[in-house]
Amino acid sequence: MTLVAGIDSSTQSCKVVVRDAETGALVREGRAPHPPGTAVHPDHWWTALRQAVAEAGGLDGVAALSVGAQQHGMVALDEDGGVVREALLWNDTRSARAAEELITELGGAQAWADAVSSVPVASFTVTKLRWLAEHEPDNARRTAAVGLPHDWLTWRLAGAGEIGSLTTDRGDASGTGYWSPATGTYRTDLLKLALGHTPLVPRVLDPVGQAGVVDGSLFPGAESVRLAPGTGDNMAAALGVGLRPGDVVVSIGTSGTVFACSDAPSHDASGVIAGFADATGRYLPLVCTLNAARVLDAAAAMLGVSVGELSDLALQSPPGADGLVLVPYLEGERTPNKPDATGSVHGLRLSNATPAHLARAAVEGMLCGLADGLDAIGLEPSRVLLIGGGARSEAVRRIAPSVFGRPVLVPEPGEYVADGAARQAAWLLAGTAEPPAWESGEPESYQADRVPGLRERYTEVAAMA
Ligand SMILES: Nc1ncnc2c1ncn2[C@@H]1O[C@H](COP(=O)(O)OP(=O)(O)O)[C@@H](O)[C@H]1O
Ligand SMILES: O=C(CO)[C@@H](O)[C@H](O)COP(=O)(O)O
Repeated sequence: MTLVAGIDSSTQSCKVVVRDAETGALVREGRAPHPPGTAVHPDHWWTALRQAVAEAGGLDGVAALSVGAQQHGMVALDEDGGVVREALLWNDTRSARAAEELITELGGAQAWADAVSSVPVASFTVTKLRWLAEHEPDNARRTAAVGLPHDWLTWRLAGAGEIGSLTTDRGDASGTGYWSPATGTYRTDLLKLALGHTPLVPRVLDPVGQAGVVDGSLFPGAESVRLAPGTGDNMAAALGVGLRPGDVVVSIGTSGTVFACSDAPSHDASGVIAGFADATGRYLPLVCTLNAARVLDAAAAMLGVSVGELSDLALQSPPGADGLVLVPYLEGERTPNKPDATGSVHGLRLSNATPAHLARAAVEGMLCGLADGLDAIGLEPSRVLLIGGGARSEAVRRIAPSVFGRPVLVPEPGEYVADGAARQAAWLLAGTAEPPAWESGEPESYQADRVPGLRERYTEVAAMA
């Protein structure tokens, strides 16, 4: 049996799956946590990756490997390949002002949407580079190369050679703010506009290009493991879940994302839709919120219960939580672009001041933000697929259709980012025009009546944040 490994180095943890390259059957898996915070030294990802691979029984028998990882994080390297400072992650909002400056300097939001298919907010790498130039000029000057989490991990796996050997893929490159999905080229003028000079950037591989070979000294027993290009975690999830035209995926991880596939690049000057590329040569219009699964974690912590108990509580409350509304902007927000906003609870009365109502309001508030994303994507979807850690919550699965106003399909709980990376690795081995078709189980269908007035109440209250 030929094996492939897929890695998901996401915000909260690193997950590894080892699968049969031909059928996609799961053979073994592992995981390891990442430290909290919105600025993390990349060495922590490397440590977690090695731990997770060890927990998955190493790379024995693995013929190809691919890394999917959280998008956008700024990994600044000096000319010897040393890490210049902690990476600023996608959910670090310190570069919000830098984003505004850059938009003005290029001539407005439409100019960015035309240039790179997205209007930058604090999440985008380009804004983090501007922040670096303004706040840490010495570090900015030392920055000889800039990459993303998956680029850096892939480079480390290949033995961390010269910085000139860094590679990336079109999916992750499209989240930088200095690579155009429409032309497939870097906009070095925008890099220079942000940082003041033009650092080296990773070579963008084709969807089935090879990034190198895993350094044999890293994992005893692993021989000639080919490295696929890797990609951003959302692009990997699209591959993992088998995204089809007409599908919309709602992913509830640390971030909440709503995305679809498209044959043409998008150029949304409102900034709501990020016009990403995908990992197959197509496009992946995507809406992202900063507040998703961790809203559930926070609500559970406030109520002194586990996330499982939070789910039970939420399902005890009537739909709409008798008018209690929780706006979940716990980390500021990206969509809508309110980096300094905070969360809030509205409509509190004696009659709804119960743990069950608060639990329901947390689930509904988080889902309302994603429902806005679904509307913005502007498709009449044939299927809405719910994935990510938050989709393991029964309350989320049962309440989502009542907020979205449409049925929701929940694939078997799994690590779809790591699975998508594994599928990309299998694609590299197969060398076919399309990724290999892997068997997948039937998703479970959830239906519920739309809750009257819920979205309207949420919209009114969220506008005040
Ligand atoms: N049964 C569950 N109910 C609610 N939340 C859950 C459940 N299982 C996992 N989660 C949440 O999912 C999140 C992790 O999801 P994941 O998709 O792995 O995130 P990321 O990829 O961003 O690291 C955590 O915040 C965790 O609390
Ligand atoms: O910023 C985005 C997408 O634009 C996020 O989706 C990150 O890619 C982080 O993903 P998770 O860790 O939440 O999966």
